[in-house]
Amino acid sequence: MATFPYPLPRTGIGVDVHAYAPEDDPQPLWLGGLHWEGERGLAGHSDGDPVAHAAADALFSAAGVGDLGTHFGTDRPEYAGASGLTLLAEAARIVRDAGFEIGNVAVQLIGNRPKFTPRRDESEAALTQAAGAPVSVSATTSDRLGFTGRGEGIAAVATAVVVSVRQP
Ligand SMILES: Nc1ccn([C@@H]2O[C@H](COP(=O)(O)O)[C@@H](O)[C@H]2O)c(=O)n1
Ligand SMILES: C[C@@]1(CO)OP(=O)(O)OP(=O)(O)OC[C@H]1O
Repeated sequence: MATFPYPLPRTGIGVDVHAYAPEDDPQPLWLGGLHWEGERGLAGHSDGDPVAHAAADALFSAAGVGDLGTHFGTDRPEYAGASGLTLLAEAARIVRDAGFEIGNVAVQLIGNRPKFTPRRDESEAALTQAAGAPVSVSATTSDRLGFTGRGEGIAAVATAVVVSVRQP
């Protein structure tokens, strides 16, 4: 592999999907680090926030330090009900401890509801504070196709850029 006298950026990818919680076990909806009053919640071991989880996974991927399951497995009782913002902040800490600085994280959620755009700024501010680096969030439907289109759950995909801050 070629070596360079300066660090090159590394990209990462993360995808997360959560199904809606069953009607006989309703949950609050946490999405993009925000609570969405009156919206049907998602099932999960943690708070089930696919936007925050995809962002965290993209950071792990960019740094090459495993993935969400490596660091926050469902066998870890301390992460039961954990906030996506807490997991994202912890992921950013792990990536920095591994010798990287974070350029940015971009996330897109895929789902019919909630209408995300009116709270985009609020969500981006919460996620950016958690990561200590810029996090942007966009949203799309899947044009009524697939599991998101049928309203069975919400998906998110994220990319991240990190740069090594260790001497080569
Ligand atoms: N949950 C969502 C989904 C979409 N949006 C916004 O609507 C625009 C159009 O979405 P299409 O899937 O019909 O292309 C999209 O670009 C978002 O701005 C949203 O806010 N929340
Ligand atoms: C976050 C963890 C751990 O609480 O649980 P879930 O909320 O189920 O989320 P998922 O995206 O399936 O990732 C696995 C786990 O690491």
